Amino acid sequence: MDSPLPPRESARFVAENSRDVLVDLEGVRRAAELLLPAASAWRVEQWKALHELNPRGADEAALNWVFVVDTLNFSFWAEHEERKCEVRYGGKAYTGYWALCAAVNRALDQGIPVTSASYYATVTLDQVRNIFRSDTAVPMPLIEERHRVLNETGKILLEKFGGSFLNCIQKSEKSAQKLMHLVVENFPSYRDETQFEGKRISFYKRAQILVADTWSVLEGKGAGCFEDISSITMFADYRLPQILVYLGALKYSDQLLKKLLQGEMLSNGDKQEVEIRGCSIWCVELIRDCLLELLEKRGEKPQGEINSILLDYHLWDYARDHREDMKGIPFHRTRCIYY
Ligand SMILES: Nc1nc2c(c(CN[C@H]3C=C[C@H](O)[C@@H]3O)cn2[C@@H]2O[C@H](COP(=O)(O)O)[C@@H](O)[C@H]2O)c(=O)[nH]1
Repeated sequence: MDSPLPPRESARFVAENSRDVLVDLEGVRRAAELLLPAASAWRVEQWKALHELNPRGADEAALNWVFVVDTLNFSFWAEHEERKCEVRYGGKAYTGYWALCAAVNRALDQGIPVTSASYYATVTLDQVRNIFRSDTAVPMPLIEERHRVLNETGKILLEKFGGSFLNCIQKSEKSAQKLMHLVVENFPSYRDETQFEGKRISFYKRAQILVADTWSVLEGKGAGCFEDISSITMFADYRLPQILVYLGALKYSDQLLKKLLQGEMLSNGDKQEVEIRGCSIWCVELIRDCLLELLEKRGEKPQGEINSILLDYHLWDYARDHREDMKGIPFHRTRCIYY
């Protein structure tokens, strides 16, 4: 089968042919202006300090942590907002993506080598249920799929990369694109691809965030000094579209908005789901371009890279911190292993 359009080109194609989702250029400019004051200070070195659950090191253990977390980095949204999976760790209760990280750290503290491929290649479903157990009555979604993906991914990492994600990184020869393709070609659960208007397209959300988190944990140094890191796009999850609509940079048709407000689910690959994801990626690309333009106009030189990764991370954190303000804006409900 011919290879799909890469994520950035896929996003442009979807945005140009989208019917229920629109990138609003006025909203794009407003979002860029909102982010501008913080943007010039963005630096990849900040990533670890951003969150207490992120690995502190930049060694093989930290890379294996990132690999297993991003292998499971999908579908945390709860059927009912008030009844969520929660993991208590270090005296705090975590939900969503952070519940996953807290569960991994809790297991490691209990001596369970959950980040070692030799362990998760043959981990049982019962063990996975225990590792990712919730401290509420609501379990983490898709626990059976998480078990299947762990076994599949662990076996491949052992067979093809000696059980260490660092070997996979070294094979990429400091190219972000090469690492993304190595991951997608070797690990089936990362193949986030679909069909749109007769074209095969890709978003590769988990493969791209894996490259981004690798770059971040290595602070852009050594094996993580990817010369093409700025070619990685934003990660098409279910939170970023929500914040982009909240900021007015993305607009939904009345019909789609009504559907989402009613909590209707969209299947992975549905036309409207693809339009939401593709337009979100394209929207962030335009916000990034606008940010660079505004900085240029002000004659300001940013301290670090202004790329879609750091823009995504900050928008994602902004969404987490403004959960209450965004209550009226629905996120799209798709249950799948890709995001
Ligand atoms: N676009 C984008 N999507 C991201 C992330 C992250 C966490 N990563 C960074 C965060 C801190 C560290 O700096 C990590 O690097 C998780 N997700 C996605 O969100 C969803 C979970 O949402 P909630 O249910 O609210 O926890 C789910 O699809 C998950 O896959 C990101 O950064 N960008």
